[in-house]
Amino acid sequence: MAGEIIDGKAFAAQLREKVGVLAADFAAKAGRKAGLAVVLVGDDPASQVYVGSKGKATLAANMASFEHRLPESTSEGELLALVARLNADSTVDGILVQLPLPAHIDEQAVIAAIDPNKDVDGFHVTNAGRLAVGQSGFVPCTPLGCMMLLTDRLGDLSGLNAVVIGRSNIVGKPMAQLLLDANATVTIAHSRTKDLAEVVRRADILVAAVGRAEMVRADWIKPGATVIDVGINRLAPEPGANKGRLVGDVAFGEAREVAGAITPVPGGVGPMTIAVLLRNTLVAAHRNAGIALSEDAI
Ligand SMILES: NC(=O)C1=CN([C@@H]2O[C@H](COP(=O)(O)OP(=O)(O)OC[C@H]3O[C@@H](n4cnc5c(N)ncnc54)[C@H](OP(=O)(O)O)[C@@H]3O)[C@@H](O)[C@H]2O)C=CC1
Ligand SMILES: Nc1nc(=O)c2c([nH]1)NC[C@@H]1CN(c3ccc(C(=O)N[C@@H](CCC(=O)O)C(=O)O)cc3)C=[N+]21
Repeated sequence: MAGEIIDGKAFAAQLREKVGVLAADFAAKAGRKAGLAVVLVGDDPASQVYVGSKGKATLAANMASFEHRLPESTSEGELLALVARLNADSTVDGILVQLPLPAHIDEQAVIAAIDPNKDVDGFHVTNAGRLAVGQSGFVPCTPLGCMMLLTDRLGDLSGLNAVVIGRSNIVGKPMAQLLLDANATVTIAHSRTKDLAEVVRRADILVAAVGRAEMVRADWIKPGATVIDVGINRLAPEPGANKGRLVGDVAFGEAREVAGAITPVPGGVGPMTIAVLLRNTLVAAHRNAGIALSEDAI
């Protein structure tokens, strides 16, 4: 029996709807809209798409969107000066500097320069540290979005075996922390893990955040497991097509026959990332304006 498809796109639309209502309420109370500044350096096509869809979603959620598109040649100093201006700008509640940055710019230095209270990506070491020690702070959007999908489907994760493939600072590590905080038993796998398929077979919950097209096969998956596919991989274009299909890290078609539930790519985790970015911006705006918002409201 084929597993259920976890419709991240629909879930994200509901979350954006809720955020939009609360953002309109915020604007009425604060006398200004919650503001999200997105900075894009260079002209990477994928980043252009993401920045464009983030801007549209921000406006649709009754927030102000400030886009800064800088040339590839922008120096680290110029970028840091812009971040400083955004930190000081009281109409900007959230700051996102689109990654990756051009090689001549130190990403960690730029992330470190963002005011942690405006770091709606949750990448700043202060927010990573808060997450690690159980304090309230910004959680990276993709892992938080994955967690929303998991708790919506499974409720209490206590005692479940979770495997995260990937240990990046922006997905794998915070994802593992959130699963641990939800009382799952967590294994973090990576490129040095021995017998990866064997490790994955033990998972009641699998989160794949690797960046290798359809690496995870059906026979890696425990029957009935919940599979969250974070991977975004563009295949080579079919003859005559101008761009290839997007697929995840999991061989979706075959895996779905074994899994209890699985997210599709596209239409799964990606839209959640954007919806949670708006949610984090709304939380930042309330904090900056000193207006109460119960965080479990969204
Ligand atoms: N949908 C969304 O919103 C988002 C999607 N993504 C996607 O998620 C994927 C992961 O991105 P990101 O978190 O930045 O990951 P990174 O590219 O930073 O790291 C990849 C991770 O996968 C591990 N890995 C690589 N090859 C293997 C292998 N053969 N077996 C097991 N583990 C392996 C690496 O191990 P090691 O540490 O040993 O090198 C590393 O931990 C990408 O496809 C990215 O596009 C990312 C962000 C948001
Ligand atoms: N500072 C920073 N923060 C990020 O959150 C960040 C980043 N940099 N750099 C790049 C990654 C990637 N990312 C995605 C966002 C949305 C989709 C998304 O909406 N994907 C759609 C498909 C979109 C398409 O058609 O290409 C889907 O999966 O259904 C995907 C990927 C955020 N990232």
